[in-house]
Amino acid sequence: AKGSVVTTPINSEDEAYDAPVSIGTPAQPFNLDFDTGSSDLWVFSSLTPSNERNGQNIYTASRSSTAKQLSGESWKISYGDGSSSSGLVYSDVVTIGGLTAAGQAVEAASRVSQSFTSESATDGLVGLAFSSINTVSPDQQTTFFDTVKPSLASPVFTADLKHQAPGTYNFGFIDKSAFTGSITYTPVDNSQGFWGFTSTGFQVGNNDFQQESITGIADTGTTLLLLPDDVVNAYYSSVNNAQNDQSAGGFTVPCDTSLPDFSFGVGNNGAMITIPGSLMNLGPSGSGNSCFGGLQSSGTIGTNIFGDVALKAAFVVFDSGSQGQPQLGWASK
Ligand SMILES: CCNC(=O)c1c(-c2ccccc2)csc1NC(=O)CNCCc1c[nH]c2ccccc12
Repeated sequence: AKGSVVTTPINSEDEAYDAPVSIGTPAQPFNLDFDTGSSDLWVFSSLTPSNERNGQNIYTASRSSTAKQLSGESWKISYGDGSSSSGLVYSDVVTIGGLTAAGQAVEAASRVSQSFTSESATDGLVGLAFSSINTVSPDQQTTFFDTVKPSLASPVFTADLKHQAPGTYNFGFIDKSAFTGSITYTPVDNSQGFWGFTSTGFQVGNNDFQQESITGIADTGTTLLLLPDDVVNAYYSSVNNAQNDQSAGGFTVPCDTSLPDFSFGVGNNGAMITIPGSLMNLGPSGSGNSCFGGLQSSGTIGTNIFGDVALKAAFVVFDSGSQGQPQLGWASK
C-alpha cells in the first residue's frame, strides 16, 4: 500500500506544518502536525476543557462506532520547549492520505498546555519518531507509521516540506519526481527513539567547507535549525549587524539584509544540503526592525536539531529498514 498527503505551513513563518487526518466512523476531520521528533498521535478531544481550546477540531470517541477505550491506559508528554499534554487512550480507525490504520492508538487530550491552546490551526500531533518513546502507559503503543508499516510497499516515509507552499508526506514509496540528483543515505541511531544522524560539517555561503561531526535529529516538529555555538557564531559573524538578542530569544538580523546560504554535509560522499539565505530569516523578531534567524544555538539541549528550516531545503527519506538498519536519505530539490 502507499499513501500521500499534502502538508501546509500554518503561518507565514513556516512555524509548523499541518496535514489532514481522519479519525473514527463516521470520519472526524483533523489538521495534525506530523512530528518526526515524537511518537504520540494525540488530538484535542471532548475531554479537553473548553478554556484550553481555541477553535480546534475535537475528537469525540462516543460519536465513533469504531472507537474503543483502552481501559487503564493513559498518556502524558512534555516537549523540550516546555509544552505538554496528557489524557486517555482509544483505539480507532485513522486514515492519512488514503492509508488506513485500523486499531491505531488515538490519544485524546484531557489537558493541553498554553502553546497548544494558542495554536488554533493545530488539532494535535502525529508522532513519526520510533515507537520506543511513545508515552502511553502501562502498555506502550505504536506510531501510525509502525501500525501501517507491514502493509506498505516499502517501510519508508518521505518529507517534502516547502517554504510558504504546500508540500507532501508520502508513505511506502519514494517519488522520484520530487527531488533533483541522487539521494544520499546516512545511518540512523535510533537508540534515543529519534531519527538521529551525524552531519559531516557545514559551509557558510561560499566559504570553505568546515569538516565537523554534528550529531542531531531530523525533526519535522521543531521549527528551527539548532546547532552548536561554533557553527552559529561562524554563520552570524558573516552577517553585518547580526546580534544575539536575549530579549528576542536568540540571534536576530536586520530584516532587509540578504543572508548567506547555509549548507550541511550528509553521508560520506561529500553531498551537501544547501539552505538558501532567504530561508534563514524567520521574519520579525518582535523587537525593532530585526528579524529572527532560522539558525539558533542548540546550547544546553543535549542534541542538535535539524528542524523545519533545514528539512524544507531537502527531500528527506525516513527509511526504517528497507536495507536492514534504519537510515535517512537526503536529496536536494
Ligand atoms: C521546540 C520543540 N522541540 C523540542 O522541544 C525538542 C527538543 C528540545 C529539548 C530541550 C530544549 C529544546 C528543545 C529536543 S527534541 C525536540 N523535538 C520535539 O519535541 C518535537 N515535537 C515538538 C512538538 C511541539 C512542541 N511544541 C509545539 C507547539 C506547536 C506544535 C508542535 C509543538
